[in-house]
Amino acid sequence: MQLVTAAEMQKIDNYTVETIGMPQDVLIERAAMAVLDVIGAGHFNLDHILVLAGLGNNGADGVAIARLLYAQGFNVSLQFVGNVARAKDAVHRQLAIIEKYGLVRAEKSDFNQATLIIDAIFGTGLNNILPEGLQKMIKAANHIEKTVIAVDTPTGIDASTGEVRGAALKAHTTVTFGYNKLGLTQKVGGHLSGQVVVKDIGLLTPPDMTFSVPERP
Ligand SMILES: NC(=O)C1=CN([C@@H]2O[C@H](COP(=O)(O)OP(=O)(O)OC[C@H]3O[C@@H](n4cnc5c(N)ncnc54)[C@H](O)[C@@H]3O)[C@@H](O)[C@H]2O)[C@H](O)CC1
Ligand SMILES: [K+]
Repeated sequence: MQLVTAAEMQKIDNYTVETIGMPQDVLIERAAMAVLDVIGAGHFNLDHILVLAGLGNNGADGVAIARLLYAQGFNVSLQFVGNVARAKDAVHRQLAIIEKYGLVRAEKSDFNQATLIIDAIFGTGLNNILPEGLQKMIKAANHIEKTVIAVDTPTGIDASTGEVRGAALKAHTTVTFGYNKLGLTQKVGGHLSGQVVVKDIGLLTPPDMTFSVPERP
């Protein structure tokens, strides 16, 4: 299986969007649908699903996941981490859509009430130590041992190295897109990611792409 670093994944993402012309929102929708497939195929308690969303494209995936669940009639809460005013355009586009669906963002959520948490806070864009407030929140969430499905990577795990950036949200399952990430196979990331499921979302790899880690059988 081919493993990729965060930078390699970003190169593939950019190639698919900018050279091939696949709209970013199509990739986000497919990423969200892939996560719903995994939720549906597992034995998760779906009584109250809490989606935690960040301000980048990982968060945009999270908003789309919340919408798809809500449209299917699930009891879903969507909680943002960070100031939504500073979110990327893809998040704002998703927020405009959910408004029309009637899905209202939660201002504050009780983690204890959740039967399943979807972690869409940070993905491959993580590039620094997590803010202190988020580290505290993650440590508290780990403490109550809720079942977590991580979107692309568990928040706080460096997708390239598997190291923890201050704190990391322990996942039962990680649904990762296109290729498995090196950081989900080694160091803390190797066990904190839980079961890793790689899903095709229609990404195309540049023909001249070289990978830093050779493909493993
Ligand atoms: N790879 C793909 O083909 C696809 C990826 N998708 C999803 O998008 C994320 C990656 O999105 P990106 O916007 O690049 O990054 P993040 O959402 O992980 O992070 C957002 C943003 O936050 C800033 N940031 C990074 N680290 C920190 C920090 N420690 N503290 C504060 N702020 C931080 C930085 O500016 C980041 O850009 C990928 O994982 C997938 O889930 C697409 O949806 C589908 C295609
Ligand atoms: K995540």
